[in-house]
Amino acid sequence: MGKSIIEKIWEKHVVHREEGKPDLLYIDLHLVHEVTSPQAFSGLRLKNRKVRRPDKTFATMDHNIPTINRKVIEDTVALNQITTLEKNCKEFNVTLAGLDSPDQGIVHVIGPELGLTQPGMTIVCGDSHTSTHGAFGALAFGIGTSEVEHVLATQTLWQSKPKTLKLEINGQLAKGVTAKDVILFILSKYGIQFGTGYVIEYGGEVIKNMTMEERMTICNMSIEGGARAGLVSPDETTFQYLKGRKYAPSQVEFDEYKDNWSDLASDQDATYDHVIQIDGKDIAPMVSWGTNPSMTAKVDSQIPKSLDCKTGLEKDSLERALTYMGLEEGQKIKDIQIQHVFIGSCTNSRLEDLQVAAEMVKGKKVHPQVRAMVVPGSQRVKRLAEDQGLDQVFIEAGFEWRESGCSMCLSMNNDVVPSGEHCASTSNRNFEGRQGAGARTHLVSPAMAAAAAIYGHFVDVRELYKVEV
Ligand SMILES: CC(C)[C@H](C(=O)O)[C@@H](O)C(=O)O
Ligand code: SF4
Repeated sequence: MGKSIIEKIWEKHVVHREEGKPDLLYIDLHLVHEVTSPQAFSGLRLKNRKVRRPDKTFATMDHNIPTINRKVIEDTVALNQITTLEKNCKEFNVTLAGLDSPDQGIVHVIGPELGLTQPGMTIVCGDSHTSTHGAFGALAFGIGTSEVEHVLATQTLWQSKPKTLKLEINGQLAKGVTAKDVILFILSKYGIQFGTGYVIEYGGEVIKNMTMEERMTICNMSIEGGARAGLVSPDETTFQYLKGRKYAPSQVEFDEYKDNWSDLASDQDATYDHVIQIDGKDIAPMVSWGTNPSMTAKVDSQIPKSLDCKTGLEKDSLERALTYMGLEEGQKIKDIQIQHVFIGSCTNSRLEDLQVAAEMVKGKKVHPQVRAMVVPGSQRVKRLAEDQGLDQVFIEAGFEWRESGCSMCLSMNNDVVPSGEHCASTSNRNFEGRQGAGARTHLVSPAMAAAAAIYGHFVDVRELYKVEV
């Protein structure tokens, strides 16, 4: 019987197995950032232990760094976490892409672009959106700080074998419907718990035709569906992306690696614990209107009404979300006014995202009531975008062009949405207070965010593509 990529990677990495206990897995790559690593390093120090494999550990700083002037870090907690990471990396001999490094960026953006992320690997990081790396056919998941310490010390991790879920998206997407809309559509239809206990393998024609950047956007938000991880079997698109990257196998070895990676792809007759099928033509540009990512609707529809709720619980959470968001039931999505636009985060801050957004705003002006910013995912993305003149397109339209980091995705620095104001955001989380106390987040694609910046409210980008762009 055939095997899925999830089972194949798992079996190759088990170093210890005992009946009734989780498996002990070998970890190929451990990514580290400033927020979830300080206690882990302190733990090592206390126990007088070393980092077992510094060569398989890679650190960056992204969560709380400033995006305007990187030399001035006013927040004392942020400054402390940043200097602590620098100190820890030096002491434990871990490579760090720090604030002055051309490789710095959001941890889930730089792993792939540096070629650290490779098919067949087990990848962990003290960060929930580690699932992003699954786009390469890696088993990649977030871990807690005590597990970070365990991996630093042993290069292994205790893990229970997950169930497998195949999520197939067949057919085609309309122009203007993007990877972000696919995952938001899935969350709106199946909720924030459908993936609990599973690793999701995404497949089908739509995924096959996607670029690596688009696949990363989908895998990134597997977590929002409750899944442990999400991945895509590697193919020619994966190999082409990796070729020539800084830490990818050299040209000489590449073909050999490629053969091994190809063998990892799920077998045709692989079986899964659960299968979901979706048709690409059912997906539209999506906008989240509530306080979790499943509270999302098609741009040409309305916010649900309490009358349509199936349970009392559903009705209560609708009412609570609408009170927080300052919206009305039955209100048209296109009538939601916005005051902020954030294009960034590990979901949508890569070069293609910026290209799509720039195409949308070129020659236009940001609406006078809107403050809009673009925060590239990494210094590399920033440089490449600047080489193409995208920074100028954004600046001329009235956007702010920033340094790379997590920024307004979680507002751990000064990039905050004021209370009561609405933000069209390309990030992945919209819970109460995520972008600042009282901030009202709407999760959307880069194209939708860019269009909202111009119009001051949500618009259906499919119509814009037909007539304007
Ligand atoms: C700070 C970190 C622990 C957190 C996470 O794990 O997700 C952050 O990246 C986030 O997106 O909220
Ligand atoms: S960009 Fe946002 S979701 Fe991604 S790692 Fe940073 S804070 Fe977390």
